[in-house]
Amino acid sequence: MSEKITQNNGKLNVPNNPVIPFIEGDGIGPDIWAAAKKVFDAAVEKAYNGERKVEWKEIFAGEKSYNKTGEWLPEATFAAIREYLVAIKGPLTTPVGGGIRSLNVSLRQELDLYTCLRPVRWYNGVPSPVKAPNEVDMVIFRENTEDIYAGIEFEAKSEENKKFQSLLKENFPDRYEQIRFPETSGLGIKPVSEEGTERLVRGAIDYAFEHKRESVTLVHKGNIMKFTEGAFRDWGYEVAKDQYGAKDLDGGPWQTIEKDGHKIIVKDVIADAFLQQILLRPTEYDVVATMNLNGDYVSDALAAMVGGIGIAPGANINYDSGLALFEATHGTAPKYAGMDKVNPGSEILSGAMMFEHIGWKEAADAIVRGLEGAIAAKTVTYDFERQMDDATLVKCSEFGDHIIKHM
Ligand SMILES: NC(=O)C1=CN([C@@H]2O[C@H](COP(=O)(O)OP(=O)(O)OC[C@H]3O[C@@H](n4cnc5c(N)ncnc54)[C@H](OP(=O)(O)O)[C@@H]3O)[C@@H](O)[C@H]2O)C=CC1
Ligand SMILES: O=C(O)CCC(=O)C(=O)O
Ligand SMILES: [Mg+2]
Repeated sequence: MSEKITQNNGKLNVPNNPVIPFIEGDGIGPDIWAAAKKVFDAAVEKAYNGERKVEWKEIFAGEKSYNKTGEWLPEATFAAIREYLVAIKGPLTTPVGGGIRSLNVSLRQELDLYTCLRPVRWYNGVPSPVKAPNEVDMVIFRENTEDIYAGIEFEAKSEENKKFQSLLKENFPDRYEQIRFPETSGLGIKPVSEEGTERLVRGAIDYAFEHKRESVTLVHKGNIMKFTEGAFRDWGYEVAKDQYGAKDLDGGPWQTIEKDGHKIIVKDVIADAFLQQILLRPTEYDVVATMNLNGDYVSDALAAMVGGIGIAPGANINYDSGLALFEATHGTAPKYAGMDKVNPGSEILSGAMMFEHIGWKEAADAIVRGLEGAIAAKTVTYDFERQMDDATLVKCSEFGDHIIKHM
């Protein structure tokens, strides 16, 4: 009999037949979801011989939802994720410029999934543009609810923009003077809070201790945006000091924290320097905590170093409520929609993260083993095949089948 996953005192209770809601997604979503679901079921069967089984429950968002219900993101979808606690999704389309706001961002904000967790590591044999992709092993904690993603924007020349500018002019004339072309400027607001920073950085430090990682790096552009990105850095260090008893390292600002014999360094770096250092000296970075927009850029850049966004997994998590929504890092790649072509690896590894999250480690291991086997056999999708010698090009669905074969 299928049951719900629940949480008591911060601990997940996972039945043997949990109901897990899924959103298929737009564009390449149906292709990668079909391949991924088959892999997930095979991994669970392989790991537990029929003792455990997921009951997948489809919930709707994006184009499929709109065509069915006239709504892009129905309330029932939020309600199901709240009810079942753990869910997984494919990518959803967001048009550039006017039109609907990002459904992905709405899900994260509405459910307060404040951490976007994106681990980045290299799998043996995956083609990479860098010399030593094996040196890349980072875990990104991207703040997921604040920053310019709050969506507080004023379109250039609109009545709202004029009203907002007159408020500025009246109350903050010096700031207003800094707008070079006020008549034609669009404006945006970037909220970054102490609470938002604190809960994200706490998650990153806890993760670093739990997984015996060496450092947590706060990535920011605080030299320019002093009261948002700079404050993120300062609040981050404060969390380490006030809540974990961090001590200054060589007079600060870097710090060390020791717990149960394990030591981590808490440090910071300015975002542009970080982006060049990950190419030159990736071993200097381990767990990374950063704001929403930086995290978006950083996660695609790091993914490229280890084989591309075709195998970059992720999760949106609220560590307090226990809500977790797993999803690939990439988008809907519309030009490949319905072609059974793209790499389902990101969605599949997001599923492995999900199994790990619910304590089904054997199923997660089976997925990773299968993926490594398929790559070692060089039976890969177009994104890898075009960069590998003597590889066999396979379709999205076939890659899933090869993963199952190698479990
Ligand atoms: N979380 C989400 O749901 C996200 C949604 N989006 C949305 O997706 C839409 C498209 O965005 P876009 O900027 O084109 O970014 P995409 O990530 O969808 O695609 C960009 C490129 O990345 C490569 N790529 C993406 N997915 C895969 C895959 N599974 N396997 C192999 N290669 C892949 C392809 O490269 P190549 O051309 O070299 O083959 C593709 O052209 C937008 O509406 C955007 O808002 C974007 C990001 C996240
Ligand atoms: O919601 C979107 O359209 C983009 C989201 C995105 O780029 C991401 O989550 O990395
Ligand atoms: Mg992105």
